[in-house]
Amino acid sequence: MKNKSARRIALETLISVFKNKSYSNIALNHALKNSGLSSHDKNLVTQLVYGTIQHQIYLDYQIHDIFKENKKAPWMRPLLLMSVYQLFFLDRVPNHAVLDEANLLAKEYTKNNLYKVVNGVLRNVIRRGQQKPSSKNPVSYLSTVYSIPEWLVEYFVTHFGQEKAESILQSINQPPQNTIRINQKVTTKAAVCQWLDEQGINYTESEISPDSLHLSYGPINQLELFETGAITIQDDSATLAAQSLRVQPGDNVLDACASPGGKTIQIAEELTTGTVTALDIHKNKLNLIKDNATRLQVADLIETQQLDARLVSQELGTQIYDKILVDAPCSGLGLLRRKPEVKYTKAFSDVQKLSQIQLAILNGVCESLKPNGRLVYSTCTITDEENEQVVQAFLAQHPEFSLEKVYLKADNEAIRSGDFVRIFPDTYRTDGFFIASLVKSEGEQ
Ligand SMILES: C[S@@+](CC[C@H](N)C(=O)[O-])C[C@H]1O[C@@H](n2cnc3c(N)ncnc32)[C@H](O)[C@@H]1O
Repeated sequence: MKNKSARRIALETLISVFKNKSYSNIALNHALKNSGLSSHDKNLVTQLVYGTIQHQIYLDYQIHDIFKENKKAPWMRPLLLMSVYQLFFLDRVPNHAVLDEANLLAKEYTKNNLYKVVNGVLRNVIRRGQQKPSSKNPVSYLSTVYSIPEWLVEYFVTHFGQEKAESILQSINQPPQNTIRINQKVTTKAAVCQWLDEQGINYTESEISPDSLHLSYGPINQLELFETGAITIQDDSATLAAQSLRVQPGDNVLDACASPGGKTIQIAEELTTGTVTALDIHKNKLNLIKDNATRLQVADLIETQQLDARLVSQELGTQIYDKILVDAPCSGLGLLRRKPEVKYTKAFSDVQKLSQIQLAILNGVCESLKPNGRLVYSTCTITDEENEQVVQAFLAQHPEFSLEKVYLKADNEAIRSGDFVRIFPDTYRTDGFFIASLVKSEGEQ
């Protein structure tokens, strides 16, 4: 069978994200896995998929007056948006090539004349050039220019000020970095750097985590080092949560919201005689932890269990863990570069609902921590409601806990906010992230 072209794979992925509400990163991994594409073409697919979703509101604006969506042809809008993305955001693709490719793809999807609609719309877009939205209403202007829903623009401006908000908006439409974390149990940073040099893969050091590197190469999961478990894919901001637990080799650690296991594995890498118990509310997600732990050679240090973390002390008992990590379910607004579709599906009501669940999870696990134990709370979002406010509400209900300054392997004032770590996605082009570190007093129970 003839292999599909890069643009056909990108289009299929976009259709799946738009129509089936699939996560872009999962849909993309799935599409690329057995595609037979070269790494150059895989990079192109990745760029087309992320770029189109990232700029969706802006791209829709470019065709809103000349295209009416056809429910019977759900491939048309994604194809148009992907083509307009190439016209206005990718310098290296000439207009006629975008037009020819779009015609070919349209003919693969339809036997009738619908391809002419695609052709007509794109010719129109090319002829009139980029349409500037009106700046009369600043919120709606920023929303269209940066493809961010209006409520989120308003939230950013209100909470972080105009300048910071614009800097965040600008940065989250950049492609995400290709970041790896080195598995210290299997290899060393020097050995990984030497291997990358031999392969001609460029890399730079992370500014915030000594265990992380940013690679010039996209499909990291195709690298031999990935297959052997020497490296894993993890944003450098996300590595800081497990680092801040300061795990000792014999610790019993609870990872209360663990799947897919990025931080569980990081914790296990620090253990010799201890164990990490990894919970997730969804049973089917436990396999992801097991698969990742096997690849990274730490499966024997991890126990997985399906459990709602709100029921931990009730179900697992009190005072049993030396350290607990609550890497809570959250709105994911720090991950917009990696999961750009999240910005279109979340509303402020989600932020409020999630903050209640987050507090309930902290309440559910806290009795299971030993006196003097450490409880780290983290999220990959940047809303106060899910971060500082959850921690303050928890502390108000639990005088036996106190805040400590988050431990960082490589200290960096730019990501600290008082005792917390609070990383904005524009500071180092990492994911947005939040960490609080809490200690339980000795006198408790
Ligand atoms: C932010 S993700 C965790 C990411 C993970 N710590 C890692 O580093 O790979 C949050 C996880 O919490 C799980 N979850 C949501 N509600 C939960 C609950 N009440 N109890 C336990 N797990 C929950 C979700 O299924 C999801 O896998």
